[in-house]
Formats: sequence, C-alpha cells, structure tokens
Amino acid sequence: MRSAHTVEQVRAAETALMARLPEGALMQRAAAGLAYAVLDLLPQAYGARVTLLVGSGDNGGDALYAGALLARRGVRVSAWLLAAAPHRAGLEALRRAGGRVVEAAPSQPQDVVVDGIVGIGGRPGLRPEAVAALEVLRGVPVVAVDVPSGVDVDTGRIDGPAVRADVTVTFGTHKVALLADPAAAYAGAVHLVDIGLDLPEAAVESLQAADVVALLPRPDEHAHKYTRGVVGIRAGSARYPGAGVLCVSGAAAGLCGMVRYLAGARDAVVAAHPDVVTENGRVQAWAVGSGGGPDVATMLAEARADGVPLVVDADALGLVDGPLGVPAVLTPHAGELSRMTGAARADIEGDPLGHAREAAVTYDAVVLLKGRHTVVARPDGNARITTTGVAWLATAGAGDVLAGLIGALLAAGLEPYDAASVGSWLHGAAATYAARGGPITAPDVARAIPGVVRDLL
Ligand SMILES: NC(=O)C1=CN([C@@H]2O[C@H](COP(=O)(O)OP(=O)(O)OC[C@H]3O[C@@H](n4cnc5c(N)ncnc54)[C@H](OP(=O)(O)O)[C@@H]3O)[C@@H](O)[C@H]2O)[C@@H](O)CC1
Ligand SMILES: [K+]
Repeated sequence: MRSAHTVEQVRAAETALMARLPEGALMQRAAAGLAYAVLDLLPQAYGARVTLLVGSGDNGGDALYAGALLARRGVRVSAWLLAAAPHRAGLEALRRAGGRVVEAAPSQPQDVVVDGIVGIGGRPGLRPEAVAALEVLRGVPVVAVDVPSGVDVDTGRIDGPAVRADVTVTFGTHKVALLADPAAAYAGAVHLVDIGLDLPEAAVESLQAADVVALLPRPDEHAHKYTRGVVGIRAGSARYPGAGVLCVSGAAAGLCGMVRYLAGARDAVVAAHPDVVTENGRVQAWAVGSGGGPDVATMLAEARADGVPLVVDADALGLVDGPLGVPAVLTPHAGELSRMTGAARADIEGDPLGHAREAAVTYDAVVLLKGRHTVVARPDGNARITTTGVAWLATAGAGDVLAGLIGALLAAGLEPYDAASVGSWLHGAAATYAARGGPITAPDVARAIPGVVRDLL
C-alpha cells in the first residue's frame, strides 16, 4: 500500500522521532536521499551543473545539505536564494563543500534544478521571485524536494502557480498532493525516502499490486458458480445494445461465477457472451448502467428492491438524489457528479478528492470519481486513489466495462470500497496491458482483464 499522510500527521511523527535522535539527523537522512536521486539524473557527477532554488524553511535546508553532498562529488552547485534568511547551517555546509551562492540564474546551462522553495510548511501558490526564477530555468529537469512547491499539500489542489517537477523526492511518507490530482500531475515520478517516521494509519492510500493480490477473490477447491457469486447486469437496450455488451464484458472477465443479464439488449449480449444467463433469478450484486433509455428508472428501482449491493453508473446516476438504502458504489465522472450535486465541473476537477469525499457522505455510498487518478471515497473520509492506467483509456465504453467489473467483484463478496478500488486498479492495469503504448478500445480493456489477473496471481 502506498500511504499518504497529512501535514499534521507528518509533523507529529517528526516531533516524536526528533526527540530521540541527535539534532539534524532527520534532515541529513532526507538530504542524502535527495542527493542520490539527483545523481541518478546526471550522466556523471563530476562537472555537472545543479541549481538549488532555496526558500526560507527546512525544505530549503534539505536542498542545501543535498547540494553540499553533490558538491563533494564534483557537481558544480549554485544556490539561488529566494528568501532573505535561508537555513543557516545548510548554507554553511554548502559553502564549505565548495558550492556557491548566486542571485540570478547561472550563465551556464544547468543539468538539474532542485526545488527547495517550500515543502509541507508552504502556503499554496508561489511568490513572484520564485515564478521568475522558474521561468528563467524553464526546460531544465526539476527535482522537487518533498512536494512540488506551490501545491496545496493536504488536498492536491492547485490554487496559483506551482512547480512542475520531473521527479519528487518525498520524505517519510507520501503527501496527499502526491497522489491526488491535479497536484499529483505536477509531481512527476515520486521517490520515497524512508527517514524512519512512525506514522498512524493513513486516510488516503493507493493500492499496489500486492494489495490487489491480497484482496482478489479466487475460487477454492470446493467452489461452484453460485458460491463464487452471481452478478446481475441491467444496462443497454434495443436502441443502445453496445452499453449492455460492454458492461457484461467487464462482469464476465472471470472474477465471479456467473453473469445474469436482464435488460433490453439480450440478443446482442448473448451473441457476444454465450456464457451469460438471461433468466431472472438470485444475484449477489447488481450493476445498473448506461444505455437503458427510458427504462433506466425501472432498472434502478428493481435492482434496489433486491437489497443486494449495487453499482450505479452513467444514466442511472441522474436518478440518485440521496442514500439508496443498500450498499452502493456510484461511478460518476466529473460531469456526471456535477449534474448530481450541482457543483461546477471545473471545481470538481480542481479538487476531485474533496468532492468525492463529500459525495460519499451525501449519498452514504462509496463514490468512485473517474479521472486521470480515479478517487474512490468512503463516507468515513477514507479514500483510495488509483494510479494505474494510461491516457488511451479515455475511450467510449470503458466506463461500462468498469461498472460490470466492479459488479462482479461485489458479487464475489468484496466490500464496496474494496470492490471499487480493486476494480479501478485492474481496469487501469488492463488498459495499460492492452495499450502497450498505443490506442485501445473498450473491448480490448475487458479482454485484457484475465491476463492481468493471471500475471498478478
Ligand atoms: N517533517 C519531517 O519529518 C521532515 C521535514 N523535512 C523538511 O522540512 C520541510 C518543512 O519545513 P518547514 O516546516 O520549515 O517549512 P517549509 O515548507 O520549508 O517552508 C515554510 C516557510 O516558507 C515560507 N512560505 C510559506 N509559503 C510560501 C510560499 N508559497 N512561497 C514562498 N515561501 C513560503 C514561510 O516563511 P515566510 O517567508 O512566510 O516567513 C514558511 O515559514 C519538509 O517539507 C521537508 O522538506 C526534512 O528535512 C526532514 C524530515
Ligand atoms: K519543494
């Protein structure tokens, strides 16, 4: 699991650890990890040129100490001080190691810029002198210290200018802004340096392959199709058969025992999936999705009446105006959530984590808000952020596949929070697997799911 802690949690853990360690030890650990990450980007240390952008706090201190380590390896390090009183001991260490202080951009081309402007103590946005310095150094690879300066660390919002990093070297734990968009898109590749913090459980996390393996339902030797779970699909219609076929393709990827299809695209569904049953009968979960046309209200009402867990997607989301009274996963994209809650789409895109959490409370359901980094939020405030996937996944019908897949995981017995986050992870991984760097369609994503599961297991 990749965990993201709040600034307050990091501060508390830092205080506790610092009380047991010699002064400056934590910063030395951080600086060493940072220096190694910078060295990784340099073809060779000797003669390379690195500029440090240094603010007034300990974030700048990390940059200065890392700069001292780099200077000892032969790197020509320039510290561009953006605050009147930078970290004193760090500055002294840099000077002793042969680094120099500059008041403008160095005239020679630089190999790396280290963003030590602000870290977890910063307010969102950048001051004009930082903006100007970044402008002069535009095009040089940026390594951000702890977080890209300017982002809102605890929410992932961007409320002004912010650093766009190629690599972020973060200390002790991930920060929320390193997982949650839009800020996460400013972080580049994130490298975590363990500095020994003892942290509480995190409210925001990101599943990794091993977590998905641990959560995946799999048949035991006595399994039969009913014990593995039956998922019912209500999506598609005579007019929109494709939505039904795609939703079933996600449900029939092998993660539950059987798929029942009860909507208006029966012939198309059976032609594409001869394994699907079209008689009414018991199911352990429903997915009510897109393409239902005028029948969507009946489809949702009938599924709800069964009292089993429910995935609500696409058109059916427009009918949700409060808690559904059954365990549910709602799967809107920003436009659909905007229509549900009345919040502006741009506001949702600017703070997907906050809006998903709020909607989870409003609807007393797990809310899966689709995006580059999909957010899965629970009413208690916990959230999982999906980091698998590729931009090619933004294709028609991909959401139908996801709704069916989550339905199958619910039918197999996963809790809604796990079903949604595991489904989202698999969906993203299947897209990456199918795409191999090129374009994909929704059926490609569904077809790739069993292969992803096989490789995981
Ligand atoms: N926690 C840990 O475990 C460890 C933490 N470590 C490191 O410490 C970092 C946190 O250091 P920190 O607390 O000194 O705060 P930090 O972010 O450097 O700067 C805050 C100062 O900047 C200013 N300022 C504010 N907003 C601004 C803006 N938008 N633009 C410009 N300036 C702005 C404001 O001062 P002002 O100028 O307003 O007087 C404020 O006082 C952390 O991220 C990590 O790198 C590691 O060394 C080891 C372990
Ligand atoms: K920074």
